[in-house]
Amino acid sequence: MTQMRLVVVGAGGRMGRTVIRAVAEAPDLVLAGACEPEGSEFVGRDAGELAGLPPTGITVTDDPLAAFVAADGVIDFTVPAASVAHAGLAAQARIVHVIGTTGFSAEDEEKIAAAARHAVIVKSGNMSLGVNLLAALVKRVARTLDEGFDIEVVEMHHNRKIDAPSGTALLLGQAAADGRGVSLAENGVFTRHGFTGAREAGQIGFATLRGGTVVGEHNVIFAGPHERIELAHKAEDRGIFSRGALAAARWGRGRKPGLYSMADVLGLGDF
Ligand SMILES: NC(=O)C1=CN([C@@H]2O[C@H](COP(=O)(O)OP(=O)(O)OC[C@H]3O[C@@H](n4cnc5c(N)ncnc54)[C@H](OP(=O)(O)O)[C@@H]3O)[C@@H](O)[C@H]2O)C=CC1
Ligand SMILES: O=C(O)C1=N[C@H](C(=O)O)C[C@H](O)C1
Repeated sequence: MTQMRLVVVGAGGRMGRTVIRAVAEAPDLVLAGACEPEGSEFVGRDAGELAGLPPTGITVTDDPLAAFVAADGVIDFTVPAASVAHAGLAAQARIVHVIGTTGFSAEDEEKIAAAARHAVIVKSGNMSLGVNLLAALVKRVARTLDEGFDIEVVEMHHNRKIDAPSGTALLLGQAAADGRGVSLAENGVFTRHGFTGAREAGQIGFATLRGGTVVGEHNVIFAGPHERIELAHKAEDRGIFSRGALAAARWGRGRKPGLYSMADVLGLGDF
């Protein structure tokens, strides 16, 4: 098969630069475009140089559609409004859209699902193998234990992160809710402050920590009578996310339109 041509949007971001380096290392992939928003200081710069590599000949542009029509896929770690707009453009260009962005509203999710009627979209709050395996384990444990075990999801990230709780925490909370056969919207508790009263059975709690340069740490705690089970993942390098995103792009090539997850890519559906 010919090399897969990929566009990286958010090319100047922490993840954008990591993805550009990962594409440069993959013989079956080629960087076909790089985008940043209008007015960004990175527009007009060489994408390779942005990522600390030799020049690639790909100049960062603020015209995503022009980049998408000349590509097979787009890797998107940006912000929710941008990813929603990119989903429409990727559907127009009929290319695979891999979305790693987090912090979407329910309305954003609906727009992405609508775009997926015409395009292959792979979307996940965490692209790493480890976290998706963890989610499968959390679902299994939640299915096994009853409400006598309180579920709490604790996450810590670097001090530049702008959304909370993390997409991964939500993914893990959803896995716990699915395992228990309940709705996360109805049972999730996202803030506690002041005189809260005792914890209600069945709640799925979230706690958010921010500081320093932490790449991403997640703990799912099942706290029961006189015993506690803790399942954890610690990300040590953003390369785990870019590797997953590239695997998703390869997997999506030639597939029928739809909204897919990393569990689909990794074959974890029946785990
Ligand atoms: N699913 C996963 O596995 C992972 C998800 N993430 C998520 O990815 C997202 C990005 O994270 P991170 O790289 O750390 O954040 P950064 O802030 O470092 O990067 C975001 C980039 O997106 C750019 N951007 C904003 N709007 C547009 C647009 N319209 N078109 C093109 N680019 C745009 C920003 O440009 P500017 O600064 O000029 O506005 C910036 O360069 C977050 O939502 C994060 O939670 C992160 C890691 C892993
Ligand atoms: O913003 C980040 O950095 C990360 N975001 C994702 C999330 O919200 O879970 C994934 C990873 O933990 C890093």
